[in-house]
Amino acid sequence: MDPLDRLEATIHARRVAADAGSSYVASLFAKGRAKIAQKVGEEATETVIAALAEPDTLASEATDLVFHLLVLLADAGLGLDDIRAELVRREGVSGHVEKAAR
Ligand SMILES: N=c1c2ncn([C@@H]3O[C@H](COP(=O)(O)OP(=O)(O)OP(=O)(O)O)[C@@H](O)[C@H]3O)c2ncn1[C@@H]1O[C@H](COP(=O)(O)O)[C@@H](O)[C@H]1O
Repeated sequence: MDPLDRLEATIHARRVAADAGSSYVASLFAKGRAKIAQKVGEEATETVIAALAEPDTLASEATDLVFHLLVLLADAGLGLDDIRAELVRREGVSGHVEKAAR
C-alpha cells in the first residue's frame, strides 16, 4: 500500500476510535473542524515560508501540510479518492482554457 493510503487508513481508524491523550490525530478530531482548518492554514504558511527562505525544509513542511489536509478531508467525510476523482476530471484541461471558459 502507498504511504499516503496507509496514512489515510490510520487517520480514519483514529477518527473511529482513539484516545486524544495518546493520539495526535484523535486530538485534532476532538478539537473540531475549525481547529483542524487552522492547522492547515498554519502549515500552508510554513510551507510558503520554507519555499521562499528555507528550501531544505520544504519537503518536510509540505508533508506537514498534506498530513493536516488529510485530517481535514477526513473530518468532512472526504479522502484521497475524492482528490483522485477531481484530478482525473481535470486531466488534460489547461488551467488557461478552464479559466477562459468561466
Ligand atoms: N504524519 C504524521 C504527522 N505529521 C506531523 N504530525 C504532527 O503534527 C504536529 C504539528 O506540529 P505543531 O507544532 O504545528 O502542532 P502542535 O504544537 O502540537 O499543535 P498546536 O497546539 O500548536 O496547534 C506535531 O505534533 C507532529 O508530530 C504528525 N502526526 C502523526 N502523523 C501520522 O499519523 C499517525 C497517527 O498519529 P497518532 O494519532 O498521534 O497516533 C502517525 O503514526 C503518523 O503516521
